[in-house]
Amino acid sequence: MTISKALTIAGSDSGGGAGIQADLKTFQELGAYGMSAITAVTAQNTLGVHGVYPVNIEGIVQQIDAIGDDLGTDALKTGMLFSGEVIEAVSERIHHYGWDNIVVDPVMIAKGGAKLLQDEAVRALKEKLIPLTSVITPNIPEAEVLTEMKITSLNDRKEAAKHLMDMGAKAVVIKGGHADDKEVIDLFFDGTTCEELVSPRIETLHTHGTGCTFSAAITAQLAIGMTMRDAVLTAKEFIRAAIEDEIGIGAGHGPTNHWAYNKRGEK
Ligand SMILES: Nc1ncnc2c1ncn2[C@@H]1O[C@H](COP(=O)(O)OP(=O)(O)O)[C@@H](O)[C@H]1O
Ligand SMILES: Cc1ncc(COP(=O)(O)O)c(N)n1
Repeated sequence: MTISKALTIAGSDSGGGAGIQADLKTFQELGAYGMSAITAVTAQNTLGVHGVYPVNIEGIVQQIDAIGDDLGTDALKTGMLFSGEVIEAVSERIHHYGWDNIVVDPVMIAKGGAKLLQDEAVRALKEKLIPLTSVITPNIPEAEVLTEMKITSLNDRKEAAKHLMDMGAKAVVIKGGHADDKEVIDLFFDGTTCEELVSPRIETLHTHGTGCTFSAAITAQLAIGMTMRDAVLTAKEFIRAAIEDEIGIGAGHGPTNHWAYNKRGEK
C-alpha cells in the first residue's frame, strides 16, 4: 500500500473548525496521511479568537525538519503564518527540501476580525513564498491586499489572478465567499485556462474554517496524485458538502462538517 502524505504548516484552532485541526480532518477524509508544523496556538471557538500564542522560529523549523529529515511529504499547505520572519523561515525550508505541490492559503484575518498575519509580513509573502507556490487560494480581501487592487467585478478577479501569476504562483484560485453574488464563484486560473467554478450560495452562519478546509482538500488531492484542476474541482465539492450539511455546534460561527463529503448518499 502506498501512503500519500500531506503536511500543514499553520496555526492551531482549539475549537477544531479551522487551522491545523480542519486541515488534518480533511486530509484524513480524502485519503492522505496528515502531518503538521504548528506556527501559533490560538485560543479560539465559534465566538472568536481569544488569544494568539506564536511558536518561536526555532520550534517551527524543528517541526518541519522532523518531517523533512524522516517522513517527507507529497504535498503541503500553509495557513496562518503570522509574521514575515515565519514566512521567510518556512520558505527557506520548503526550498531546502525541494518540496513540490505547495498550496498557499494566505490567511490574514479570521472571519471574526482577529488579525492572523502582521501587516509587515505581506512583503515576505510576495517575495519569498508566492514564487514557490503551486497554487495560491486568496479570498477577495486577501487578493486585494496582495495585488493592491480593488476587486469588485469578475474581470477584476481575472486581473488579480494574472497579477498573482506574475508574482510567481503557478496557479490561482480567487475564492468568492466574500462577494455579494447570488452564487459563489471561485475563479481558477492556471496560466492558460480561466474557469469560473460556480455553486449555489448556502445561507448559513457556519462558515468558520471554509478557506482552511478548501485549501487542505486541494493539498490532499495533490498528495494522492490528482492534477491541479481535478484537485480544485474536488475541493469545491468537498467544501460545498461540508457547508451544506451543517453540524450546528457552538453559539457563534460554527465549523463545517468534514464528514459530509464521504457520507453523501448514505442518508
Ligand atoms: N455561503 C457559502 N456557500 C457556498 N460555498 C461557500 C460559502 N462561503 C464560502 N464558500 C466556499 O468556501 C470556500 C472558501 O471561501 P471564502 O469564504 O471566500 O474563503 P475564506 O474562508 O478564506 O474567507 C470557497 O470554495 C467558497 O466557494
Ligand atoms: C488558526 C486559524 N487559522 C486560520 C483561520 C481562518 O479561518 P476563518 O477565515 O474561517 O476564520 C482561523 N480562524 N484560525
